[in-house]
Amino acid sequence: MSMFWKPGTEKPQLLDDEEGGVLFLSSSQSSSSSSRYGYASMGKQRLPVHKYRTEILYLVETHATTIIVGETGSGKTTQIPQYLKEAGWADGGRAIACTQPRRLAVQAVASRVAEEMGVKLGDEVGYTIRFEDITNTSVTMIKFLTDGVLLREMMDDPLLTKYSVIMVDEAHERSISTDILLGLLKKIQRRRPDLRLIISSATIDAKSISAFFQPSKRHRGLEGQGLSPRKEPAILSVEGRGFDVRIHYVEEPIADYVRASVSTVMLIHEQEPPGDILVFLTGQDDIDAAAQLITEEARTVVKNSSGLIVLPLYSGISRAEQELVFSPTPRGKRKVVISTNIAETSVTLEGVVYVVDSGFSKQRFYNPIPDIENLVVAPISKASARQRAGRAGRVRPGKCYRLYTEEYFVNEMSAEGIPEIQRSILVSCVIQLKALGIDNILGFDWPASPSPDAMIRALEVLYSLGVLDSDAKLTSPVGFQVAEIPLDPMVSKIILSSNQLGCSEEIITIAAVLSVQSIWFSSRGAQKELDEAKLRFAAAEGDHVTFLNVYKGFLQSGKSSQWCHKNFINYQAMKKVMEIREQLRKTAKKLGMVLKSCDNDMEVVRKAITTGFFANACRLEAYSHNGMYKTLRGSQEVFIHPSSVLFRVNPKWVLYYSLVSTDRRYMRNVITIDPSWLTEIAPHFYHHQGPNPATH
Ligand SMILES: Nc1ncnc2c1ncn2[C@@H]1O[C@H](COP(=O)(O)OP(=O)(O)OP(=O)(O)O)[C@@H](O)[C@H]1O
Repeated sequence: MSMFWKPGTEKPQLLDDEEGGVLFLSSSQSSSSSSRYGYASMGKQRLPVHKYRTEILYLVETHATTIIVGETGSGKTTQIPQYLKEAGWADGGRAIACTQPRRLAVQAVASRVAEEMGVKLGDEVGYTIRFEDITNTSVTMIKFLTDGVLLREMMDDPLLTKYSVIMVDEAHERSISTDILLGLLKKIQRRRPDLRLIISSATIDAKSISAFFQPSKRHRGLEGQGLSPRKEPAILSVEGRGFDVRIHYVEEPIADYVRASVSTVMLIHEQEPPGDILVFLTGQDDIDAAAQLITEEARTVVKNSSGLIVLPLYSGISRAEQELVFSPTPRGKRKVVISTNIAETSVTLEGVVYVVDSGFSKQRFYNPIPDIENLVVAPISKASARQRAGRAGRVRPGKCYRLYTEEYFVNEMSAEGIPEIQRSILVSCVIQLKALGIDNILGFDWPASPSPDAMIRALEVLYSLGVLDSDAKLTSPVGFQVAEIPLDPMVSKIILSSNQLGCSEEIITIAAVLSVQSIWFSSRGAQKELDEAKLRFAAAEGDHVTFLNVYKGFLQSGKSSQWCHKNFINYQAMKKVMEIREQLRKTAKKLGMVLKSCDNDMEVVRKAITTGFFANACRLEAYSHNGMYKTLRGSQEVFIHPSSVLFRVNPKWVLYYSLVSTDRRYMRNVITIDPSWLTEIAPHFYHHQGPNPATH
């Protein structure tokens, strides 16, 4: 594929500037002593944020909320928590929290800050993500965590009393958890005048966040009394950035962004000086495809192919693969990291000089009326594009190749993405708020209001699960217990039911497997071998029971990595399953469950699954020759996904775990059921709300 590149219109980047051009023209900072890459990582004092240290500390001291906007790489995430600690905000047993929307960023920045401070990760500096807590309550002063984990902490400590300052970083991402957190923190502030909030990002609309945190008339008037800070939020712009990032656009729109990104990587490899390449694609499929094409091209076309190390980066990869991405590039080699948007914010990959931005990411879109959530490949926003470009230029000057035209960037790309809360299923969000005592969810002070239809849908689902009562309050004990388990409420519900049905060991294993991306090792070109390996474990009852067979085999092999390799099973994913399983067993015991195995009685296992997923029941269409099912609720046409062991088997009655839409709506992770279970387990749902399976 031949592509023509055009440098962006050169002009210094201002904070609100949405033009193309050289991003962030600066600065005297690009001359420094030598390092592995010929440029040293900037000393802490040389980061743009350093000049603002006193001002930041003053604003935090005197304002309840401080909004800090500073270019990518200016030092917000790694430096501000350290300034706060040095200024005494972590004295007296208190801690400073810094939230991130993504687990990868939490781990990466915590490691970096611990390294800068010369402390062991997990002591003064630690992190917590779901199922992984690397902190020590008595000594951790700076804690990085996902915004979702901070919400969970509120269930035990609603006013978050152990934190003196909470920094909500990368707030522009507007994940569901960030939005809930912002609403709740605003409430907490009224009860805790000593708490300080920092909202930070490179690409946030500071004015609208500031408007959200303006005190209402009712709560004004307390300022200046005693030690109360000012309630009006302060806004600080951190000017300047590390190194130049030169932006290039394609001259003409391109048709195939995977092939175009491969050509761009090869072009950089042939023509540009040393430096790693970070490519942003959308998901595992196109990342694997691009990795394969780059490896092939490097072998056949480029003479110095031995210099390329191609590494994928998406949420399902193993810890070992993740470590390779962050480890230094061997001398004489060039790493090509091909990533989803998990590396879009906060992350510094030290060797990266070149960024290739496809202009797309996978995004959720939920439509509450047919109740369908689609994961679709959609254009990114300008804010994302700027974050992606900002992954270059962190330790030396860089270049960003955008696989879209400058005209498109300037005139058509939206400034910011749609907040996740306005395009997702809200079941987990509703139960969390309920567990925190927020009863009037529609009246909650949202930074962006979710759709009432999606809310109602979520309330209906929770009511049908027996988690909420007819007054929309959490039921006792089921509702409170479901809220306590850090999983999707439907999965939490099946764990609870397994207690009565005597199959909790099996259901906890299934829940752990459903929490990892995939336990199968998918490798391009080896689909046939993978399918054959699956057949060795395939159970006629479906995927969940197949997972149990894999788990049993793994234990019998002595948890062997060779066994996994031979059977196309992802060893790292299985290790994660073991870890999650242990965590879930602890939670279950805390809830008073007695863990029991049903010894191969797969009927009770399927019944337990039905107690959470009865709403996902489907029936094979009577005269369907192409495997078409219809959902009992809503009569949607759905098909069994080719990755399921029931693909082409097409049993009459099934339940699915999730739906994905591509050319068709596919059910993933499917089990067979007996339709009489539906009226037995969920009579309220099938007698009053939906079609009665008995009449089919
Ligand atoms: N792991 C690392 N290795 C080398 N340098 C790093 C690392 N992490 C951070 N840095 C240096 O510190 C700088 C500031 O990083 P930091 O994450 O604090 O910036 P930021 O303003 O929060 O950026 P962003 O908005 O992109 O998250 C980087 O540009 C880089 O120079």
